[in-house]
Amino acid sequence: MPLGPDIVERLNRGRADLRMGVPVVLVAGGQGALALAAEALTPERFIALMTLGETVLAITARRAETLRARPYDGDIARLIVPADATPAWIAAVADPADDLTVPMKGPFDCSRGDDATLARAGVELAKSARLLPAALIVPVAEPARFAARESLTLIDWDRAGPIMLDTSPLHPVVAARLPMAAAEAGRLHVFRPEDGGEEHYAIEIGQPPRDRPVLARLHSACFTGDILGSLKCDCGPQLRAALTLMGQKGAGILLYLNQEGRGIGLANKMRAYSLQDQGFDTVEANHRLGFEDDERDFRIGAGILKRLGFSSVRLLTNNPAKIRMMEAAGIRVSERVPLKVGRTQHNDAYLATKASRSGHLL
Ligand SMILES: Nc1nc2c(ncn2[C@@H]2O[C@H](COP(=O)(O)OP(=O)(O)OP(=O)(O)O)[C@@H](O)[C@H]2O)c(=O)[nH]1
Ligand SMILES: [Zn+2]
Repeated sequence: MPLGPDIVERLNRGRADLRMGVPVVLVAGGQGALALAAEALTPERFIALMTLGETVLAITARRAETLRARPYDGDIARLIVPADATPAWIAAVADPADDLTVPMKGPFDCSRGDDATLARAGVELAKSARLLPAALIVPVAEPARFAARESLTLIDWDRAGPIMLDTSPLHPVVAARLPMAAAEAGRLHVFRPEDGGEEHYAIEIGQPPRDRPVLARLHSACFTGDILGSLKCDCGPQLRAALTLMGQKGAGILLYLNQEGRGIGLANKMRAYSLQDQGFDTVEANHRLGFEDDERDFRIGAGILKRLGFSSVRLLTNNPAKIRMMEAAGIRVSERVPLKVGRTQHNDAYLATKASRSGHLL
């Protein structure tokens, strides 16, 4: 059995490299390119990259919309990096933090024609590493030799691309008794994905029968709300109310999914909060950063429920999209149980936005 990394392991190594500011070499359709996350760029690497050839900064169409750049490639745009560009230029394009103080960025010269697969791959990989969705891309000849010479991770995107579309299989690691204030008969299960990504947790309360719909909550991690008691959202009160209800009923299952910030990670969520302080709502802030409204993958939740033996749920939620996604992933939602707690003067507008723009039921 070979000891070296397989394609899934290479992908995850690539994510770690991007987070450290190390480039990766991507190959697809016989072409090769170096990809570097814009957010983690150092001045030294920038100089080294620019000497290799024509560099583009690949961003999402969402970010391009704010910058008034042309997304010729549909979901992404490839901005040609001018010869006199600096790392500060890259940062200003990738990060919307100073959009309002420096409103006229550009005009941008965008690449069109030829294949955008590797640029798209760079953006996808940066995003999945919970970085800003922006990557510097420069073509390299003989990519395998280049990667070996520079000790860089080489990723065959023809094989990795389809893997990125799937959720990584999750495996149970351990489960143990966990008495909680809300429910003494608690049990915490830890699930670990094969791709080295975030672990997710299931908190089982009582011994819910597997052949009947279980009272369930799919909770997305919210460090600010769950732990710090932030008044900007309703997550903390929802978490506690769900556990309390399950404790009172004597049975239930709460999935704690590590998809902070609707899947964009805490750093990006805080960037979104900063934009919200500049007057943008929660959806606009995500778009200006280059993300979609909601980047979560609810197939993970459905997968854990199935692993635990459940096939139908009474789902505690106000979000109709969660119900649709559960059903699409093969979990029957026999009933929606509303979960309306934690409204404050600070999150009133946030909850109203979720209702008007994301279809949440108030
Ligand atoms: N990107 C972003 N994420 C946010 C913001 N406010 C809260 N979140 C995240 O949103 C998620 C909240 O998820 P849930 O509690 O499942 O809420 P929901 O999808 O509205 O659905 P229900 O609560 O089930 O009705 C958490 O991951 C929070 O970290 C924000 O302004 N921007
Ligand atoms: Zn929250």
